[in-house]
Amino acid sequence: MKKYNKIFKTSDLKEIDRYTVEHEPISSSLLMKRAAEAIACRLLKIFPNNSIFNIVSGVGNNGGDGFALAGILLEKGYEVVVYHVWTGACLSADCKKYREDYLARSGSCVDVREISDFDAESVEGIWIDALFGAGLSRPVTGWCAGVIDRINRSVLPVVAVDIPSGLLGEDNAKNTGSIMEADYTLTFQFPKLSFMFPENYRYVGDFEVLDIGLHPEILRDLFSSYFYLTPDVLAARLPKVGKFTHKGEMGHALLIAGSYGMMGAAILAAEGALHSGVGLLTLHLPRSLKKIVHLAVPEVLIEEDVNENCFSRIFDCSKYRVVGIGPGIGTSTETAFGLERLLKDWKGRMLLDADALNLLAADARLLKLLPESAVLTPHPKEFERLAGKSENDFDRLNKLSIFAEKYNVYVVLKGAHSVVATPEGKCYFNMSGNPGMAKGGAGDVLTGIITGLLASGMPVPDAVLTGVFVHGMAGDLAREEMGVRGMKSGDIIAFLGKAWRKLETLV
Ligand SMILES: NC(=O)C1=CN([C@@H]2O[C@H](COP(=O)(O)OP(=O)(O)OC[C@H]3O[C@@H](n4cnc5c(N)ncnc54)[C@H](OP(=O)(O)O)[C@@H]3O)[C@@H](O)[C@H]2O)[C@@H](O)CC1
Ligand SMILES: Nc1ncnc2c1ncn2[C@@H]1O[C@H](COP(=O)(O)OP(=O)(O)O)[C@@H](O)[C@H]1O
Ligand SMILES: [K+]
Repeated sequence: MKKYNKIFKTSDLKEIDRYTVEHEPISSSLLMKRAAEAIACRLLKIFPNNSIFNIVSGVGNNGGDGFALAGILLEKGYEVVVYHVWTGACLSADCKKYREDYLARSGSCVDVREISDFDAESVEGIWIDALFGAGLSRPVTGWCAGVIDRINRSVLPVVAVDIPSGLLGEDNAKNTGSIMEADYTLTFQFPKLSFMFPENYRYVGDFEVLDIGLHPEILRDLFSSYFYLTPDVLAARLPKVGKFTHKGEMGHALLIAGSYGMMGAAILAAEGALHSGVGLLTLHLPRSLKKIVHLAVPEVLIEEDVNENCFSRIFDCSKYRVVGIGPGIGTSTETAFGLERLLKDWKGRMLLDADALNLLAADARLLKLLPESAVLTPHPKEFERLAGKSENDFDRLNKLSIFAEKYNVYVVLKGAHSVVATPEGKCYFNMSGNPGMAKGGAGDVLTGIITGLLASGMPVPDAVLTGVFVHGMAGDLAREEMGVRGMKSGDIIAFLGKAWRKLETLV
C-alpha cells in the first residue's frame, strides 16, 4: 500500500541529503546539478518568453543551486547575471565548485559584499532567489536584509529556489527579519510546513514540489507527523466496487441538515453524498420544508422532524451506517436539545459540521459525548469557537492537533490547504482546491462527500482524506471550465463525477 507523503523539517534535509549521497550513491555536486536541472526545466515552462535571469546566490548550498542553475541557463543561451551575496566568508564546497565552473565559462557575476554593491533598480527579466535555503538558522538582518528588501521593492517576478530566503521552514510567526516575497517557489522533494499557512502566502506565492530523487528509503524511514495529500496515494486506497454490489453494501447514510431559510445547505450536502457512492441517503428535515428538497433531489429518502422549521429530535438511528449533522440546522434551543439527545444515543460513525459545531462550542459538555473517531469539519472561525483564539497559523495547527488527540476525533480545518488532524497526532495537508471554492455552500458539499464515503464503509481516515482531496479536485475541474469568479459551490457537485473518474483512472 502506498504511504502518504511526508513533510519533513528543513533541519532533516541534511540527513536526507547525506543518506542519498551515501546510498544512491551519488556525489553531492551531482545531486545539486540534478536539483538545478529540475528548477531550470520548470522555470523555462513558467516563463517561456523570458530571456534574462538575475540570480541572487548566497554562500551555502542554496547559493550553489543558484550557480548550478546559472551554468545551465548560460549553456542554453540565456542572459544570466549572478549577484553573489557574501553572507559569510566561507563557501560550501559545492557552491564553490559551481561558482568556479560558471566563472570559467565567463558567466557574469557581481560580488556583493555590502549593500552598496547591489543595484536592483536597472535590472530587467526575472529574479531567482537562491540566497538562503533550508540552512537558514536565524532571521535575516543587517545588510543582507537590505538585499532582500530591495528585491521586494522591485516590480520583476521573483522565483524562490527551495524556500523564499529568510522564511523559516516551520514556525515563522515570530520572525522579525527580512523575508523574500516570491511569486513562485520551486521547492525540492516536499513542501515545507510553513508553506501551508495563509500568513506566509505573501512570501511563498504559488509553490510547486520538484522531485529530485532523494533516496526513497530515508523518505520512508525518517519520522514526521506531517503529511501532504497526492492523488496517486489516495487512488491506491479506493475500495473496489464489485460487480454484484447492491445498495445495502454501499451504505445507508442519514444527513440532518437545513432549517427554515437554509434549505440550500441540505440540498448541497445531499448532492455531495449522492455523488460520492452512498447506497441510500435519508435526509432528516423540518416538517414544513420537505417538499422543496424532494423536488430538488428526488434520489433521497425523507424523514420528517416533529418540528415544522428546524431539527429537534431523532428517534432511531439504528439502520444507518453514519450520521452527518450540521449544514444549515441553525442553533435554536430545540436543535441544541436534539443534538444532545443524538450524541447520548448514537455511538457509531458521525460527522459534525457548521451549526452542529457551533452548538458543541456553546456547550462544552457535548464535546465529551462525541463518539470515538467522529469527524469534525470546522472552518477557522468555527474552530476558534471550539478551541479558543490562536496567536498565529502555527499555533492554530498545534491547537488542532491537541484537540483531535484530546477528544479522539478527526478534525478537518478547512481552508486553502485544509488540514486533517487525527487522534494519533498526525496532520495531513490537502493540495487540491482553489479560491473559486471560497463561496457559501462549498463546505456543505464537503460534508456530504465525507458522509457518503463514511457510509460506504471506508476506514474513517481514508474516507476523510479522500473526501477532502476529491472535493478540491472537483473544484479544480470546475475552475478549468468557468474560472475562479464564474464557478459556484453547485459546480463542485457538477464536477464531482469527473473528479472521481480522474482519481479512479490512477488506480
Ligand atoms: N538537501 C538536499 O538534499 C539538497 C539541498 N539542496 C540545497 O541546499 C540547501 C541547503 O543548503 P545549506 O544547508 O548549505 O543552507 P543555505 O540555506 O544555503 O545556507 C546556509 C548558510 O547561510 C548562513 N546563514 C543561515 N542563516 C543566516 C542568516 N540569517 N544570516 C546570514 N547567514 C545565515 C549559514 O551560516 P551559519 O548558520 O552556519 O552561520 C550558512 O553559511 C537547500 O535549501 C537546497 O537549496 C540542493 O542543492 C539539492 C539537494
Ligand atoms: N482559497 C481556497 N482554496 C482552496 N479551497 C478553498 C479555498 N477557500 C475555501 N475553500 C474550501 O471551500 C470550503 C469552504 O467551506 P466553508 O467555509 O465551510 O463554507 P460554507 O460554510 O459556506 O459551506 C472548504 O472545504 C475549503 O477548504
Ligand atoms: K531561496
